[in-house]
Amino acid sequence: MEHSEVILEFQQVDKRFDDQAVLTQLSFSLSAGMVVGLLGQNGAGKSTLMRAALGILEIDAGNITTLGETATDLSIDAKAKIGYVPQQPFGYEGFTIASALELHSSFYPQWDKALETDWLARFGLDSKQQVQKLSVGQRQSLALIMAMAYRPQLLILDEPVASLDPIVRRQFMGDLFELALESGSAVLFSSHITSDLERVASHVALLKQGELVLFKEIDALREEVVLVQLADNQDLPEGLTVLNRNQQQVLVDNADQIDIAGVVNTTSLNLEQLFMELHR
Ligand SMILES: Nc1ncnc2c1ncn2[C@@H]1O[C@H](COP(=O)(O)OP(=O)(O)OP(=O)(O)O)[C@@H](O)[C@H]1O
Repeated sequence: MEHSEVILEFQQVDKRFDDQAVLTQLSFSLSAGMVVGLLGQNGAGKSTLMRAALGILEIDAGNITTLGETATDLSIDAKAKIGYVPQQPFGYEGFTIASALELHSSFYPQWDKALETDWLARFGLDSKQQVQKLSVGQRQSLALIMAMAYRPQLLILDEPVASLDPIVRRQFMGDLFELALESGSAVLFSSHITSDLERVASHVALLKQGELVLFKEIDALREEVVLVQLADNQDLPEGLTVLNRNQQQVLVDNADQIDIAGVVNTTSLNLEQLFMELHR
């Protein structure tokens, strides 16, 4: 996969709310074709990071470049190439699904009507239905269609699938990945469902109290991040990056860099186990 065109870049971003540091020296970037799953505890700063990328929120230090422009100063052109689903969508009360989509799509010249129809069917939405009568999951589905039927270059989804049932979720997540690859878009989504993230994301970004502790290709995770069990009085081999430590148990990064097999006892982890170990 080629990751050439940078679509979103954070450079040493700091954000505080009053006395609380919410993002600290945050740096990473997304290129076309990347689907980045953002993982972190409640309050870790995921929504803040996303809102900053959209320029909805001012940062205190550093730079955010979104589609080549400063995030807080996006042109109309750039905005039309971004899709965003906030954690709690949104309005359109008094509209039917069809009329809401008609109004919404009028803002986007690139709107793909066939894609809209296709996704309405997939989500099982009846376009004659009133928006205010939709369930939470159905609203979320509509918000997703509204954010992606114009094939945005950058798609930012804040827990987009939390209210979707497993069948719709599984299908949506797979399609999301495909659409991104096909359209040369980049996707940044947050989710607490690690199995989804493992299945569809190309990369994982792990946020802990506003700091990016890990940013990696999913495929590299298992080899590079492992749990080391040290024997009594045994030192940790040099060259490893310690992510968390509980007495003799050490969660380390860069395990592939040195030959630790036979030297220390290691366990490989899935994403959920890794998350638990990081926050122990
Ligand atoms: N407008 C605001 N004013 C003050 N503090 C805020 C504001 N928005 C967010 N915060 C604080 O910033 C921190 C990060 O919040 P954020 O919503 O980014 O977390 P999150 O990782 O998205 O959490 P969750 O998984 O619960 O959605 C929290 O401690 C929150 O209380």
